[in-house]
Amino acid sequence: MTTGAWIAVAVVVAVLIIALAVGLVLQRRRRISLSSADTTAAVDEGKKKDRSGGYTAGTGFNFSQGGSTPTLDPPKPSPVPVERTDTDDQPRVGDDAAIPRDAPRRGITNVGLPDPVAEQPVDDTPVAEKPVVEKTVTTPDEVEGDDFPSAEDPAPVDIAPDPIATATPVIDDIDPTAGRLDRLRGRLSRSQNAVGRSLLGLLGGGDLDEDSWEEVEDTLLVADLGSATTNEIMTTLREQMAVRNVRTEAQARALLREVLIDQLSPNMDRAIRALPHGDRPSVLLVVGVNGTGKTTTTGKLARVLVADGRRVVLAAADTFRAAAADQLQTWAERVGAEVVRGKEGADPAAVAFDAVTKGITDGVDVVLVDTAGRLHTKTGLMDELGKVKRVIEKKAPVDDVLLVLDATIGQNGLTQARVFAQMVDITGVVLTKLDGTAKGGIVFQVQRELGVPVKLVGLGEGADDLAPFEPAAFVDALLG
Ligand SMILES: Nc1nc2c(ncn2[C@@H]2O[C@H](COP(=O)(O)OP(=O)(O)OP(=O)(O)O)[C@@H](O)[C@H]2O)c(=O)[nH]1
Repeated sequence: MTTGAWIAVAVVVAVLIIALAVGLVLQRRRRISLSSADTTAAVDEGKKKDRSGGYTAGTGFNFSQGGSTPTLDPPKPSPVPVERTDTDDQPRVGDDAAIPRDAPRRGITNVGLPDPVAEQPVDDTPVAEKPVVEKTVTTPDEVEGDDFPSAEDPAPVDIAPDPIATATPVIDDIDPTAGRLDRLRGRLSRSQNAVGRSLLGLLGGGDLDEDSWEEVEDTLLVADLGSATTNEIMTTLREQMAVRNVRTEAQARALLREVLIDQLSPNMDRAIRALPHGDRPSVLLVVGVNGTGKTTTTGKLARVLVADGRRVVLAAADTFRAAAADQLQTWAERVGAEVVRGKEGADPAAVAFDAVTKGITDGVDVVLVDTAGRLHTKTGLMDELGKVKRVIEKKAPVDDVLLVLDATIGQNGLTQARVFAQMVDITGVVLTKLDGTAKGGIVFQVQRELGVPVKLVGLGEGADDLAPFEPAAFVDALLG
């Protein structure tokens, strides 16, 4: 070889070495290495604070008076359309839920009753046959159009004697809300913790390369956070890890916690607008597809309110199934609330109207209206709900419209939420069955899409398995 050829070879080799070195430097820069430098500190912190991963809301239920302007964070824009991943074989609004509602149901048999007092005769009368709470409600014809009684008209309801005053009720002991929240510890963690642990494992597991970031993204998507929320979380995490020079597992954990809490808009007003007004009760409408847990949530909420010293009337405006009204009546009897119900197939708007009328006449604090999730005609449901709300408002404004969503159906809950939000102004969301799914990420999507806060979460079938939603506590439970 000539000298020139040797020089050419030397130059090529030199260039290759330089390129390799630059490549290595760039790769190292993109990779974030985490150390366990402050593990001891994290452990010390863990000793001070319970890290069992349980959902422990720091406060009890927060009630407010309706009518005030809620201080909501502005809904976050949704730059990327929310992706539907389960469009097949899922129930839609008006359809049956996953478990057909007419299938034999367990109801609320898990709610223990106190032993009957020996000297009192046990009342074996089936709930539906008890005369004391059966109401004669306004006929459906009266509700239609302008014939519906206005606020000035005499109340159309045949007010039965107050069952609480005339009968010896068998009322469950209602535990204080603080104790209840303690008992819910760990419920959420059983289903959700895997997601949080997996995220922390990825973020705190040493070198964070592109593959790790992809896994973080996949984990968020699988947990049903949706593509828009996931994208934002990913961008913020990557940026902030670099900006804050995150180098330890504890720092990564703290950043992840902060980003997740921020995505849950912690400043939204989550108070249940159940405080009475001077001359009338507060009115809450509970809506949602059948099987999501509306009746159960109404009963659980009634328990909390009664425990808070409130007088409560429940309106069984789910007249599609007689069993639904029976279920609500059972709840009412156990918690010490009153119930207004109509005959099967009665006009739900009439039942709701009569309940609010009774609530005003009797001077109660709260009227909770449980609505149907299904009607005889599928297309009629939304119209019917709108009508229920309009008719109630001939007597009193509706303070809170709580949309009950079943967390286990994931993305489809979002579709339901959109449809309901178009028909009635949803002011809060109750996410039920969070004890049975790892897909709690739907919390993020619902708030983002509707701009409406998740106010309550259902964490079991028991009477006390309802908790106020608190972003920080939720994220702590998620991260374990
Ligand atoms: N695991 C669990 N089950 C729940 C929760 N909330 C409700 N359920 C159960 O879900 C089922 C349906 O609840 P319901 O309250 O009857 O639902 P609904 O929306 O009123 O149904 P319809 O009356 O048909 O419209 C019942 O078996 C409840 O016990 C929850 O938070 N966790």
